[in-house]
Amino acid sequence: MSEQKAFTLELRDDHVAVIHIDVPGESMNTLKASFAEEVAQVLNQLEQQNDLKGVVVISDKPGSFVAGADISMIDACENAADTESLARQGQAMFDRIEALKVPVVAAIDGACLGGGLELALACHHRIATDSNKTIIGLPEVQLGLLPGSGGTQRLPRLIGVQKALPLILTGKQLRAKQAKKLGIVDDVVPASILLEAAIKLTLASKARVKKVKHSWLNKALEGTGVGRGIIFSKAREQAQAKAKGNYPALDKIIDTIAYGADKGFQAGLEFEARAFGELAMTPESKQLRNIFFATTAMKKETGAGDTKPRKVERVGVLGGGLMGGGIAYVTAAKAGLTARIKDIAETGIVHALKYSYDLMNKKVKRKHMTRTELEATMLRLSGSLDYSGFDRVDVVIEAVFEDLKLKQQMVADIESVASEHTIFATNTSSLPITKIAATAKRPENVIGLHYFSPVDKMPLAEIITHKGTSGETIATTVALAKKQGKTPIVVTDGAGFYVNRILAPYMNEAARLVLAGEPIEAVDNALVKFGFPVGPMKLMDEVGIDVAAKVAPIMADELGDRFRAPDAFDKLLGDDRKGKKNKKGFYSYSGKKPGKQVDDSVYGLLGITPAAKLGAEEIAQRAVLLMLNEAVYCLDEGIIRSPRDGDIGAIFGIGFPPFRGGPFRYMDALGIHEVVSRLQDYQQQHGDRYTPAPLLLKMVENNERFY
Ligand SMILES: C[C@H](O)CC(=O)SCCNC(=O)CCNC(=O)[C@H](O)C(C)(C)COP(=O)(O)OP(=O)(O)OC[C@H]1O[C@@H](n2cnc3c(N)ncnc32)[C@H](O)[C@@H]1OP(=O)(O)O
Repeated sequence: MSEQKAFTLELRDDHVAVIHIDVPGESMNTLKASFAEEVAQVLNQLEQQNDLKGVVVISDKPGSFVAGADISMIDACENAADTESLARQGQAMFDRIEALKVPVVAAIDGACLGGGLELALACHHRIATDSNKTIIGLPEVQLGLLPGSGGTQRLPRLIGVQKALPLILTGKQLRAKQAKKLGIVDDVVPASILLEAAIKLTLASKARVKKVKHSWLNKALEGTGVGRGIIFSKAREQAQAKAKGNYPALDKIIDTIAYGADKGFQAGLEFEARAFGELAMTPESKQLRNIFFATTAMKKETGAGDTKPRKVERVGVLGGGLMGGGIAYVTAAKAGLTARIKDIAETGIVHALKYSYDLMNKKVKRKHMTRTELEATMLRLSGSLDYSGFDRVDVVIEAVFEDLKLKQQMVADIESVASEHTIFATNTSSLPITKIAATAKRPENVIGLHYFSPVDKMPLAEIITHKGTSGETIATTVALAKKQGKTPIVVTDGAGFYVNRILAPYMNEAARLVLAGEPIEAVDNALVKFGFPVGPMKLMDEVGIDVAAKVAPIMADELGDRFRAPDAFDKLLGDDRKGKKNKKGFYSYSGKKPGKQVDDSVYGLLGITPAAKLGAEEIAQRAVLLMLNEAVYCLDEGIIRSPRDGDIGAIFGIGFPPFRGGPFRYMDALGIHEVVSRLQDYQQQHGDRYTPAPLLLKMVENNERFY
């Protein structure tokens, strides 16, 4: 019996050859080095056909063209030479496709990413389906890599350097229509006629690589060394401002495209393969690949072992405020479910409906969504001042004020109007789920579902169980959060749950540094340089100083003195400084650059004269070590289930630098011994809040790691 192949060739009567891609036994097509031989055979056969009129490359897996090179294969390489040779192998294969004497058309339905798009770019033309599953892009940068099989050379030549650079530098994934607008695909068609349309195109076109047609201005820019110099130096500046030198792939991408533009296509490919090999060996890429593996594994988990989730069709949302509006939006737009919003005031319902409408209207304007899709989504949203319709909802998500009595009342109300299976998920960020469930008739249905603001953008959801939450409730809530586009982590009940708990000591320490005289921007810049998206003082303004002031004593009472916040909230709130929401915080929200400049009057208010004494590294370590230590407490106490969940929670919930892999991967990289030694050092200098978590000491004794 012959072994099933990933690449097979069909020679049709109309003299068009179709290369079918179908990697056996896998849900997605990816490119592996082991396919080289069979691709070579297919190409040999094609090169020998005399009467060939055209070639179509298509996937036999609906909804998956090619999702790139196999990331596990890249991960398994032990040195730069091995990864470089993988890139070269891909380049050689694609060069042969491009060199075919007849027109070659890539027929794209589903993910066409990384090596998949590089394959399609080597074809003479591309045609894509209008399916939602069709996504087109070069996401290698998100793995700390660059496109290694011709992407850095072919995309700029097809659409121009200025359009290609941002796509490769961000890894942005495009819908078919956007790809057409940029000139990456020739046409967009329904999936049902994809093959037919591709055959038509191959018969009607030429075997010639398309090149970008420049306006005279772009010709002056991209067509001359001086012009390109301007483009690349601006790109370098922007990359440095954004990445603070933490992502080596960015500079390499710019260097590679620049080199190819100056020295020609072949030289560019050489440079690209070498850069790919080097980048694959960087610790940054290794950590980013770990995140890919972690999130892919998490997509399959139910959160409750073998327990199956119940089917969810209708969701009720209590409260139409900022969070409720966002939750209703992700339910209707992302999950495709109906969401019924209940509020005590009509204005609440109107706010929630308008919230969704405004978000989608922006998408329609940017052509990311059609008006019909907007209207269909709006039809899934409804509102009410009473519980009408709630007898049919499968899950209720509560987003009302942080008031225990009110939330317990909501549980009682839902238990009386909804079915015995209806899940009550509370979006509390500070109240214990155990207390909310304490008065419930069916506590097994009560669970926490903590979203982060803004709900439509933040990727994490914390799912909080109390002792009595049933497996079915957990599995159903996890499945719902995933449908809403979230990456959920299941945590157990406790003050701050996981994310806010590790955030609190970090924020407190930043405030302490400021109170000791470090300038606010020095503290924020140090942590941005470390890799966080915003600094802690800026974050405090975003979250609300009043909110932080309310939560801080609760955390300290529940978790002990290491959570005690420095004494400054009274002065700040006495001056009505709540942060961005009332345009009065650590930063100034008036003037030309609102939110960008520190409001110096805050120093006088706090009675300090700022004077920088510490270096950026010292500042970052002071705050970050407390976050790391707290993450270890959370693991030891069973708040999180694994270091992996702790890493993903911190990266997706707080923006812990992805290239460091998350708190646990970072500690492994530093060495547990080193983490303990730094903590003990600070413990002596700054006090007991730095006492290493007992688990860390045990790990040092046993010479253990988290992974
Ligand atoms: C030389 C080149 O330039 C280098 C490269 O091409 S590097 C690779 C670039 N490509 C990427 O980064 C894309 C990575 N993949 C994805 O983003 C997402 O998987 C996707 C958007 C394609 C699909 O997402 P989704 O529908 O949620 O499916 P998801 O569960 O993630 O993936 C389905 C399966 O495909 C696998 N898969 C997808 N892309 C993969 C890849 N590039 N390598 C290895 N496995 C991959 C997943 O591991 C998973 O396998 P499993 O079912 O055995 O666990």
